[in-house]
Amino acid sequence: MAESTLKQVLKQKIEAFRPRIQKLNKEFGEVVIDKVNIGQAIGGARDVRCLVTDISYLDPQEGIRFRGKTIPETFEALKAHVVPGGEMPTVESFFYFLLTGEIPTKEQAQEVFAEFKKREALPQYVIDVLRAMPRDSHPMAMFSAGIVTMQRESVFAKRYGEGNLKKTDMWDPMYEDAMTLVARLPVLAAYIYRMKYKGDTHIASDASLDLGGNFAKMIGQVKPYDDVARMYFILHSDHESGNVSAHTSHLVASALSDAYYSYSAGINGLAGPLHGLANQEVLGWIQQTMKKLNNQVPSKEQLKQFLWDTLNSGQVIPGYGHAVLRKTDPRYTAQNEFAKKHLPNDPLFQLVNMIYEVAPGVLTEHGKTKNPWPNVDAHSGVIQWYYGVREWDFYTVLFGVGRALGVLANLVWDRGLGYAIERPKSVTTEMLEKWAHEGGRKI
Ligand SMILES: CC(=O)SCCNC(=O)CCNC(=O)[C@H](O)C(C)(C)COP(=O)(O)OP(=O)(O)OC[C@H]1O[C@@H](n2cnc3c(N)ncnc32)[C@H](O)[C@@H]1OP(=O)(O)O
Ligand SMILES: O=C([O-])CC(=O)C(=O)O
Repeated sequence: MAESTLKQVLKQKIEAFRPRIQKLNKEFGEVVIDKVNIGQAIGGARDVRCLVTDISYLDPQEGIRFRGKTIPETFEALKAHVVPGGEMPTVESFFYFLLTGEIPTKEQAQEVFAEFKKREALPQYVIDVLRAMPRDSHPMAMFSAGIVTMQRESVFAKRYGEGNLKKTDMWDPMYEDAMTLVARLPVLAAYIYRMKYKGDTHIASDASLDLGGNFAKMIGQVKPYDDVARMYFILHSDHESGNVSAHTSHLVASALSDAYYSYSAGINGLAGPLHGLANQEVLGWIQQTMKKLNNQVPSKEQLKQFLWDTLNSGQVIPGYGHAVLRKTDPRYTAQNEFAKKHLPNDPLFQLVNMIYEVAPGVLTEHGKTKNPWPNVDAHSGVIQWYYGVREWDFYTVLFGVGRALGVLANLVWDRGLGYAIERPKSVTTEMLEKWAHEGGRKI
């Protein structure tokens, strides 16, 4: 197979970057960059600096930067890749940017488009597996199963099994698997959507459409939903390495499991209500709130009461709080700006804005959460609902199509830079008690 420009660029970049990691590891491996306390060992390793990625970085105040660019800067930099008549750049151009850190030319983005088209067909055996699952299976279970079912096609697993794959060459078959997975995920997601919710009628992939536009068409949507899909996939792509879906995928891949095993595992983590599933939970919570008022938008006072009722029953307010962020998530803001333009009078959108006015105060008064501001999940469902994608248990699958871009770009680089198998050390409670008593572990 002739090598694509993306692959050549990536090869040069990985080879040029590798010595930096080798030097750091060899010459500065003992340099201390963090310390770990008992609270962190018990509390989910919060803030422990022990993962490395150059694809995105999350600042607690500012939010995410992709390859050093904020969300508005990313959209601005990819302006030349906006689809005619739309507002959002193609996912193809963004994926090139995530993988290489460079803004692609029109030709380079076109090449990614062509690569995806070559690889996107969903094998019949995947469809057979999906159809054999109980139809009321959660779409995330179907999505995860669909991904792991394709493992038999892994180029990485095949090349590794041949017994002569050098460590420095491992990124190459990982790249092949990543490209195939990214290309197929929208088709897999659309198949699940139409099978579960649209009477099992399906819409064929359109060879002329980019990934976002094609996904919109395959689920039965029209413009401007194609831009919603592009925006959604780009915004959800990456959130540095420590979040559950990215970290799980990285961890599994660190055992040299291939991209299919690794991303299927990541999807299982994304399906948790404290992570990606929160966007489904937000819509559920909003609908429940409206139902109590015979579908009327609540007043601020009523909303405040509903928020307290939720907290007092021991539940979290979905879409609010974050493990790292300490301000409003810029992914929330980006979606809010889109909604202001396209659905300013939508009652649910107005309710989301009202929650934004009320919830931070309630959460602050409640006094537990370190961050009373909204995250990405507080907004995404409302836009989907407005455009008619109302099956909210599907929303996390959309997240999963987007998250693949960041996770798989990371896995290619993980292999390129030869990151080790991940294996932190555990201790016993008795040890913690001893060290607590002694004022720390003697090192
Ligand atoms: C794409 C994403 O994954 S974004 C996150 C999506 N998840 C949600 O929106 C679910 C709601 N939010 C949460 O549950 C949390 O804020 C998380 C899981 C996102 C982060 O968790 P943490 O880093 O542990 O948050 P934090 O340190 O602020 O938690 C301290 C306390 O505040 C509580 N808290 C945090 N956020 C909320 C919230 N939205 N509603 C109520 N209580 C909250 C925690 O449950 C915890 O309580 P505890 O001491 O009784 O266990
Ligand atoms: O960063 C996190 O922990 C959760 C999150 O917002 C994401 O993964 O997008």
